[in-house]
Amino acid sequence: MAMGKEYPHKKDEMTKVNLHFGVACWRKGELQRIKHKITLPIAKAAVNPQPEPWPEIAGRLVVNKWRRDVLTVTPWLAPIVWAGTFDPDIIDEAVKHQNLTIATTVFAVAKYTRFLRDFLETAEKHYMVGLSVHFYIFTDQPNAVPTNVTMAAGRRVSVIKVPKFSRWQEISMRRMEFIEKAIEEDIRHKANYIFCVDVDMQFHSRVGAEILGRLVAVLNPWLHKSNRDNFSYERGTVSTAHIPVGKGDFYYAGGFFGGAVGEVHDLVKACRANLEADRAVKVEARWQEESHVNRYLLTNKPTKVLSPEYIWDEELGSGGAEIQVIRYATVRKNMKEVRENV
Ligand SMILES: CC(=O)N[C@H]1[C@@H](OP(=O)(O)OP(=O)(O)OC[C@H]2O[C@@H](n3ccc(=O)[nH]c3=O)[C@H](O)[C@@H]2O)O[C@H](CO)[C@H](O)[C@@H]1O
Ligand SMILES: [Mn+2]
Repeated sequence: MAMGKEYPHKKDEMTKVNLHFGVACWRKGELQRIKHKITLPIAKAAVNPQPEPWPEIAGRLVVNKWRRDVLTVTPWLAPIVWAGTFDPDIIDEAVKHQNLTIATTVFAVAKYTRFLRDFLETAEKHYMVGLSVHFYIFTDQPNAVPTNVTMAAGRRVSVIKVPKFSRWQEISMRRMEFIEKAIEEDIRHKANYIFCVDVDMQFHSRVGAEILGRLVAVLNPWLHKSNRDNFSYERGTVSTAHIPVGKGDFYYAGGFFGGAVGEVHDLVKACRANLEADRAVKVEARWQEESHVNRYLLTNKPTKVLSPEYIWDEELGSGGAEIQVIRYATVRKNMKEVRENV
């Protein structure tokens, strides 16, 4: 076949492949294998396929590049949200007319009140901008909640007083029961979605309506590349948070979960009950309520998973090439100084 005329590709789009094969035949009274090599012209695109650009919808590009370097869908077909997998403008346009209210709970107990100002100020810049957000601040010191942070229209803060427990682990775990109660008494009448986040964090970039879903969890930035058997699940069989080796999907962070109010109520209620069951037999799961959240999400699969962009830790530096943007990140803190116990 003459190249060029009959072949549909241009010359610079072509490359060559070598095919090696063996033929068995009788030679000198024994069966021998004769090696053959032939060289064939082939389109470069067939050897090294390039990703197709995303389609244009209504005249605009949906996403300018897609992600082939990371997992973008779970085995149960929930999206995993990374930069480049969504178009913020299309998402904002889609939710604009839905009149949504997003409750957001944050605990600032004992010395953690110091994180509130930066949390709120950066949230005003990057978190659910343009949407109604109702922050619920749970604290033992209502007077320490900054009152002069400028909030955009439709956004507000409520303060709920909670007791101070003596151990940081206890403060962290007990969040489940206070969130459960607040949903039952107030939030379920007022909000469509609820997100429950750590306070020792700052927003650095957009965290918007792309995170909305029925049950949403975030990949823990320390373990998102680990093998499931290295996940720091609770392995002791006495705890109700126990996940055996060989089981588990991802290791989710305790510092950011959420979803539709009813779904999150089910989650915090189940975790609160399991924390109480553990307390009754005097066990505490390895990572407190984070272990229980992971156990719950093994049975109740999240409908949307957020990449570690959404709960980064500055101790990990800027991350690998797959971390293209850091949206919400832990503030470096001196544990000895801020925690009640070490
Ligand atoms: C980013 C992330 O996924 N963090 C999780 C991780 O530890 P962290 O090391 O991030 O825990 P942490 O010290 O931030 O405590 C969790 C949260 O509890 C609150 N707090 C804690 C101590 C205190 O004295 N006052 C106070 O208000 C505060 O809202 C804080 O953000 O594991 C914890 C359980 O072991 C929790 O699941 C955290 O959510
Ligand atoms: Mn934290």
